[in-house]
Amino acid sequence: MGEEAPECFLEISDKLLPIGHDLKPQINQSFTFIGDKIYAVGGSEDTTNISTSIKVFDRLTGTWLDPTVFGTKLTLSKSHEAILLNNDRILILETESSPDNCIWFLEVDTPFVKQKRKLLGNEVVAWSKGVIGDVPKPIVISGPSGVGKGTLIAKLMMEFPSTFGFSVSHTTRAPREKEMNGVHYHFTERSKMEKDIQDGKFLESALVHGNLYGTSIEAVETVSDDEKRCILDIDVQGASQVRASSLEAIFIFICPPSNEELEKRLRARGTENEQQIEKRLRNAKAELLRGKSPGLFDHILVNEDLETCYQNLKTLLALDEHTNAPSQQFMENFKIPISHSLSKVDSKILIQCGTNELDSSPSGMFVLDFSSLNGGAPGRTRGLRIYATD
Ligand SMILES: Nc1nc2c(ncn2[C@@H]2O[C@H](COP(=O)(O)OP(=O)(O)O)[C@@H](O)[C@H]2O)c(=O)[nH]1
Ligand SMILES: Nc1ncnc2c1ncn2[C@@H]1O[C@H](COP(=O)(O)OP(=O)(O)O)[C@@H](O)[C@H]1O
Repeated sequence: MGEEAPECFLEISDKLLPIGHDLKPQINQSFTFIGDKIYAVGGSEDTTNISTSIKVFDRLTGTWLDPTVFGTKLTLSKSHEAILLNNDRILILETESSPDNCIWFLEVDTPFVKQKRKLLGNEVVAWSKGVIGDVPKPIVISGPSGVGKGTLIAKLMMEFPSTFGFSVSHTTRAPREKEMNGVHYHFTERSKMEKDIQDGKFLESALVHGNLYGTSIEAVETVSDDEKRCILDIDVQGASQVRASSLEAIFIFICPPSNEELEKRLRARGTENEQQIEKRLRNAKAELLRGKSPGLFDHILVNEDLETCYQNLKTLLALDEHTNAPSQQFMENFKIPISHSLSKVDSKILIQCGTNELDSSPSGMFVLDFSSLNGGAPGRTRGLRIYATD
């Protein structure tokens, strides 16, 4: 619920900023004006205790709102700058911060935020960490139980250990004999997982064969942060949720050569009891229909002969293998010093860094180009480019 309206307004660069007895001017607090709303980020009465709080002032009702905040929250450093981008997100640049922690986005009206706002009926904002460069698109692999998804993924990971990384899902099902917690799955309690889903920590989740399964945002992002290509082994319901999310992925559906062969493989694997096998075979029918229906999957592979299917999978993945990683050396040295000025030109931010005799921060002009952003809350915002100009 909103708080009492501020008593008076302070004029800053032709904008009216609300202040009152409940809002003293704070250190390291930024205000961004978007339509009838003002987004106040951070703030502290002294420099030792900077908060990451976000408050939204509604100029129509004259009240302060406490929004629900999604995404990985940043830790604000001593000072930051807020720049409005496209009226749907605020770029937060942290000065004196490490290169992998200096660019953040506060989404205020992106499709993700709109969807959550509608769902909760409350003011919503979402953090997303900005990442320089791209990683190759994640790969979503789906198919009925026993078709060979795990076998194909294991082969890929074995042959290319530094290229691919597995998104370790959470599940409420019991571990199988050789499964390890944190490697094959994060085995978890249902109530804990339901709470985490409610708190926006999952990219997708679904009830499959009577158990809850889900991909946490961190599961995908830690693989991408390692600059590996992420592989998700998820069911068709999860695949369709990922399709609707901000994660751009390649969707591959694996089919069995026949229902009889699927049953044979499932029984031969010997990991389920009769009742579970029957349930999985019943569900396979609907999964195959959904998998083959147009629009959801980009590619369908039939896993008849394992080696042939594996070769076909590799051929598919080689088609769009590209990364646009920044120069490691450049990023190691990059930091926005306290002494700097910013200007926005189209889809670029020009950062003029002054010299600082106390440290080795860079000086000169840098360009932060956000013309081809991808991803976003609840995960990372990728596709940023940064370069120095002469
Ligand atoms: N939606 C969703 N499905 C998952 C996830 N992890 C695994 N699954 C799917 O859950 C189903 C059952 O997986 P599992 O119990 O390991 O059995 P298996 O398919 O026979 O290997 C499979 O279709 C998996 O693709 C997840 O994070 N999200
Ligand atoms: N092309 C294939 N031909 C014969 N058996 C296969 C083939 N692919 C996988 N298998 C076997 O089928 C069983 C199920 O494979 P698995 O990878 O566990 O399936 P999923 O992960 O899709 O449930 C395993 O015992 C595996 O060794």
